[in-house]
Amino acid sequence: MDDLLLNDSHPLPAIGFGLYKVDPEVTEDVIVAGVEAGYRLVDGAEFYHNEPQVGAGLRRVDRGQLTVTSKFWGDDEMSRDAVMRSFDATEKALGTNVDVYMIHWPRAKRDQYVDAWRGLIELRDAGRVRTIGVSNFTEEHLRRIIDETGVVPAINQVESHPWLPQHELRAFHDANDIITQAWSPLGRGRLLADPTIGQIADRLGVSPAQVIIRWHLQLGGALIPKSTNPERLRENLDVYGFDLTDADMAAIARLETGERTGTHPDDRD
Ligand SMILES: NC(=O)C1=CN([C@@H]2O[C@H](COP(=O)(O)OP(=O)(O)OC[C@H]3O[C@@H](n4cnc5c(N)ncnc54)[C@H](OP(=O)(O)O)[C@@H]3O)[C@@H](O)[C@H]2O)C=CC1
Ligand SMILES: O=C(O)C(=O)[C@@H](O)[C@H](O)C(=O)CO
Repeated sequence: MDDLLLNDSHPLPAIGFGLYKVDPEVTEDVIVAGVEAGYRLVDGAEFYHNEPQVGAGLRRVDRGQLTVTSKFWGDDEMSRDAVMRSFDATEKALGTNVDVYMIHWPRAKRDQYVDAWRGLIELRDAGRVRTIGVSNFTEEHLRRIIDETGVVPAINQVESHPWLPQHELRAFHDANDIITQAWSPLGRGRLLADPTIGQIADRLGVSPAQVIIRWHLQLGGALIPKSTNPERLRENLDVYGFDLTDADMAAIARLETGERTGTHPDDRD
């Protein structure tokens, strides 16, 4: 699997696996299955309510080769102190360090995300976390944290899939050395039934999920598809033996509708 280079000079595995809605009962085994399949990045969050079980899984694998992500939820408060409290709780729940920490949502109506970002910078400067990023930030939010702190996030994790390719935001990321990491990269599974994707998959002898994952890679971004099924976890990594043609990329580009499968950043406060 390829790595992307972050603006803090650390590598980021292009494909990780997501843990939203992974039942705590199965989380430990999913972590082990994911690592056995070859993943080197685990995308977690305080909000997923499975961090103790993620930690239990991490204790059964070679933790050293993995990038572990978590995210600050901030629904009570988005202050620097709230960041510290959440980070402490996440580290305790995981029983290991966090490699990548992100602000989960800007919650812009509260006008506190710059304070929260200062908290993440403090964690990084204290050596408690290697890489800091954000999630669900628009260009406006990104410009503001960069202007007010001088620190450019290494990653912006945003919803992206063929219905919502996020070309403008990706261009802003590229211009500012920010990695785009796609959440719900398969459109929460809904894009797998799309006929255009199906035709490309049939021609290439791969699965619809593999076509979509390959599309993300050929756009130059990172992604974190979720599966709790060991076979599908393996399938989602087995995407380096074929290429989409320019015509395939153009056909997938025509699927853009702007449809979201999750919340718009402006609608979560
Ligand atoms: N920062 C944020 O605000 C957000 C972050 N995320 C992150 O992104 C991750 C992925 O997003 P998510 O919403 O889970 O959606 P995905 O787009 O990754 O789709 C997941 C769905 O696709 C199915 N699936 C996965 N691989 C295959 C396959 N090869 N063949 C058939 N079906 C497949 C899964 O089922 P099954 O498990 O049965 O295989 C599941 O139903 C989350 O887990 C989370 O880590 C998600 C939302 C918001
Ligand atoms: O999965 C996550 O990381 C979330 O932030 C969820 O809130 C997700 O975005 C969602 O839309 C839940 O309805």
